[in-house]
Amino acid sequence: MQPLDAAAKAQLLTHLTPLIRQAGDAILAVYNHADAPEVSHKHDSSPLTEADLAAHRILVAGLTPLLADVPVLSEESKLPDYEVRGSWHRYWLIDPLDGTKEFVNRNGEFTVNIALINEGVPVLGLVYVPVKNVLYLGGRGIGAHKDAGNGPQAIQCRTVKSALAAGESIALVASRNHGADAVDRLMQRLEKETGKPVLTRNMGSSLKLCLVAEGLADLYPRLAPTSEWDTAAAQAIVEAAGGVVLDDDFKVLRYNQKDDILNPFFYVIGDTSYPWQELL
Ligand SMILES: Nc1ncnc2c1ncn2[C@@H]1O[C@H](COP(=O)(O)O)[C@@H](OP(=O)(O)O)[C@H]1O
Ligand SMILES: [Mg+2]
Repeated sequence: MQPLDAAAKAQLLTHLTPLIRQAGDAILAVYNHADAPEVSHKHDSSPLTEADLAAHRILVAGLTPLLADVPVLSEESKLPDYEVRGSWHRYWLIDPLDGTKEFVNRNGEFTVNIALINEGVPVLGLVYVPVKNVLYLGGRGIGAHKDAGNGPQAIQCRTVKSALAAGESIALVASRNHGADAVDRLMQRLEKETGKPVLTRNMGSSLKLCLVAEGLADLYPRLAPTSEWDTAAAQAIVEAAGGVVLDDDFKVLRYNQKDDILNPFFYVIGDTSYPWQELL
């Protein structure tokens, strides 16, 4: 297999950046069409639109020739049996439209996610927000960056100490759709333990992890189900920005380790020196 050093990742990014924007444009074409898109529902009752499928086709066509013998696993493709994919050392893991509910609700908080997984670890990730033309990217050895239209700027997680010193509250990110009660309870516990107000920010899709990566939030507790394609790209960005994504046993979240595609509940942590584990 080809090495995945910083130079190889930089070379991949020259292809991935235009590709993810192209998928985003295809989504926007549906989003901005005068007629509302037709919404069907998958077996897990999550919504599916023609935008998901258009982005899926563009990404699969663009990624397949990029690295020889590296398969593409998409939310919108048939999930291969674990007997097959369990032997993959390296693969692309994509969510062509993460936050379909946000897309249907027209709040703009949906993303296109591309991750490269190597031996179960997300080593490169891109998260693109089509409505805002914002691209987050990151990976081991290349750092984490946000391009809001003026070129990539380095981003990093903040420390709790620096937030409090700046007079800001600890900020917790919550899904608009899932796990609200558990997050409320955790927030109350944090306020009691720290004696300080805790702020909650709502956000759709993998943008929740990106908020931690860019130092606008400190903790994203995901106490509700997700699939591996929902988190892989943004996890690579969070880790490159100095944070971690831990499962409910406080072990680093890994990919392709078991025959179902669901993640355990997890915590996205920006400041790894803060004693979160005593509070969670
Ligand atoms: N019961 C369930 N099982 C697996 N994943 C679920 C789920 N309920 C929600 N999700 C995932 O959570 C994502 C949305 O999270 P949130 O509501 O926090 O933005 C969805 O992404 P998609 O929109 O890509 O399907 C979906 O994959
Ligand atoms: Mg998703």
